[in-house]
Amino acid sequence: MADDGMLLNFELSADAFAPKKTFKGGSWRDRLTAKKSAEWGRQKAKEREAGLKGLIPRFEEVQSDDEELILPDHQPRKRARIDEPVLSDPNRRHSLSKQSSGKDGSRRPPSIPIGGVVSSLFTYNPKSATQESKAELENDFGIEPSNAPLRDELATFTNLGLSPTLASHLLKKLDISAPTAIQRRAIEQLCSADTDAFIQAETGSGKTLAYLLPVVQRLMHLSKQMKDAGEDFNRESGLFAIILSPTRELSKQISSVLEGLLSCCHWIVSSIVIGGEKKKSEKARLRKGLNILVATPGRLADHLDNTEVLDVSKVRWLVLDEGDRLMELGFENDIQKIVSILNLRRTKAMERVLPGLPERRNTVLCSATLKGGVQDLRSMALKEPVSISVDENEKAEGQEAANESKAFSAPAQLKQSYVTVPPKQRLVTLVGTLRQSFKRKGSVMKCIVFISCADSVDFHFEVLTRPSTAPVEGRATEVHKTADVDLEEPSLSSRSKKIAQGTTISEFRTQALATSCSTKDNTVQLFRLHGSLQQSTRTSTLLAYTKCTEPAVLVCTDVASRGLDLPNVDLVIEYDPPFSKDDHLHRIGRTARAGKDGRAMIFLMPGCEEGYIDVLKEGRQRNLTKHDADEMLRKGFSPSSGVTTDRDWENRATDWQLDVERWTLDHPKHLEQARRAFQSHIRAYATHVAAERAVFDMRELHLGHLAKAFALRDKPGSIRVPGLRPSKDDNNRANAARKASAVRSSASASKHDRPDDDTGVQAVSDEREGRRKMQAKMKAMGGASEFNLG
Ligand SMILES: Nc1ncnc2c1ncn2[C@@H]1O[C@H](COP(=O)(O)OP(=O)(O)OP(=O)(O)O)[C@@H](O)[C@H]1O
Repeated sequence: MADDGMLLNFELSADAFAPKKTFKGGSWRDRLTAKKSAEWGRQKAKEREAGLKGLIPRFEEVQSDDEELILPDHQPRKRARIDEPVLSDPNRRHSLSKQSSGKDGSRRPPSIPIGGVVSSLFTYNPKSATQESKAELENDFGIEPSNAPLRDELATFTNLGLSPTLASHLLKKLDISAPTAIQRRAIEQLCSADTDAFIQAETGSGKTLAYLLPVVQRLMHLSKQMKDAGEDFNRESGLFAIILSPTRELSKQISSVLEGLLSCCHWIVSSIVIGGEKKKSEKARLRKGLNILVATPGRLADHLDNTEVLDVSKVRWLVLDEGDRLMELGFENDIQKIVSILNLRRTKAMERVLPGLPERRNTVLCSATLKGGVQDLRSMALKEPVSISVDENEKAEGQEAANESKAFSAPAQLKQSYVTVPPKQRLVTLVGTLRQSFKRKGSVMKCIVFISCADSVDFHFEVLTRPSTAPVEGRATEVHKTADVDLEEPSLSSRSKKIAQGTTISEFRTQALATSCSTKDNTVQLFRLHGSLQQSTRTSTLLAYTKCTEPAVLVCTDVASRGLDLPNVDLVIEYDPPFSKDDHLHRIGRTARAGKDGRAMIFLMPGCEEGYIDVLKEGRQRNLTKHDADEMLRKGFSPSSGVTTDRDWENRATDWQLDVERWTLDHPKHLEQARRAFQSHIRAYATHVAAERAVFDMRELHLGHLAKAFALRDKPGSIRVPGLRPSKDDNNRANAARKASAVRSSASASKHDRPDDDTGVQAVSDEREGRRKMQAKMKAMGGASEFNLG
């Protein structure tokens, strides 16, 4: 066919018209090799010429199985693509080029790292299937707090049988004027009758005082009777009550409430044995004598075996607080042992009638639910118990039916919401949510963010306290200003400066400025807490968080979900979903306590996780609100000036995310921490209770996208961080105890962060099942085996 002279619009490479080299001589094999080698050389030249200039990592360096890879059809090599929105959007180009400028303003290639894939936050995201239903947003006017003190004029402590001294002490020293519904029931019952009791009530309803007040009241009565009879009541009069709780934190909390009460009757002496200090000093305290003992089960069982001076022959009350947790943590055997020793050592002293005290030992069990082995505990430790709970008569008008009142549910006044967030946007949405929450000074003072495992807590702590100006090794200093967030660096010592600059990670640092969500006008402090920290660190961190007068965020595992009474928590964020519905209720129960307001928000991923919305709607929940990631990002990343182009917040969010990814890549320690957090997170995800596995389905996780929420650009299968974190107490005794506690707790379904046992060893207790599933999934991804949930 004749050439018609038209030049078609084909894009041709520079070497398209270069004469093709022919190879002569040698064998046909030699000629073929030479030809292939020349072809390879041409291909390389084409790649260089394609203007990639370092923007795109070489194939050998790319590790992703994402959909965000382009496979050029003319050759088999994979090549990573920078997502269109980053390069094609002029705003993004501008933003990238700004970031690529050194201090002197000279252009240099954007710091897209060798060895990873940069994907856009805003493409390829799954969409939420849940329709926003305004019907969900019910009018919350008129919702009565369900755990508040009673307003009935007749419901006074003195009317319930407490002495005027104790009642006025409650008012003057503890600012408590009226009992809550559960306190009314419990005081009525336990002050007069001598029976075992099972107390069940919602979070924040004052269960601690519900069992402490009758004990203190009756001991005060005894001491008065003794005084009238010319006898002294003092610490040597005998040990009358033992209170067991599952964790050291809780025991300390109970002990401090008790001491507060006893300050009006200083002759009644309490003490605490929870481990974490030398047994010798605990023994010395026991030797001095005491009337009320707060303890953890393992430590008490130990003392009953080894401390002769501990006389339990007069014990009239045994209180088992947080019964469900006691069972979950595998204290069944210890409790069984304690109960049988108390029975054995019951002597004539017990038979002597002491005025005002029960004639036989009364056991009181407190638990939010009857599930998780609490029934077993009830049958083992209680005899014909009376059930004490809040019944229908005490509920405000319009609340649920009687059968629901028995169910464990969230406080009625608690405002719950959920936000659907695609996996890639999780981290940046968390930051957006925190920024939004702390934007207005004073609107939120205390917030708790629940995360599934210790490694992930540590990673998020580092990310959220990362300095806004990060010197980068081997590069000019990169200045990243997050627009409306103008931070003042606090004065730092040289060591903490080093830590703040991201060159080192301190195992001991548990408080820092939350640079990611602080503003010039509202600085936010960040705290971290998990079971792998030293006991002393945990205690001081909780104290510092409680006493912090600035706005504060606590990122923690479920170690802080049960029983802890952290004052004035306004907002609870469940960044990682809870491992069971009960865990969820305990977590959100850290806010809206004793009739106060509170908000709780849970992050759910679009897809099967949205099935959890039905769980959120269960019980008396009425004011459930839906949010989406865009909304939180817009609120959190829009400049405070309000001068913004339509989707400026997308650029700001992307800038923030890219900056964190670079920071992670630039510091090997942070990279390892991020990878470890990712691995542990996935293993934890595999351990949801069986009933909820359809909602939190491992097979539905998009690991590549999820990696971005850990600032990682790796192919998930290549993420392998060997070994568990270094043990805090790496000696033989600790290892032996760890093994023992792992065996003890193997029956439990959800022990992701065993907060304590009496040896202080944080047990890596959970989930053979999770490990098995995770191993299968990671094998499919390329293999990784070691995690840490603690
Ligand atoms: N009658 C009362 N009036 C006002 N505040 C009270 C009253 N009783 C207890 N509180 C306060 O309520 C808060 C919650 O009490 P407590 O920790 O005993 O609740 P709880 O029912 O044990 O909660 P959880 O189930 O979460 O352990 C505490 O700060 C306590 O001081």
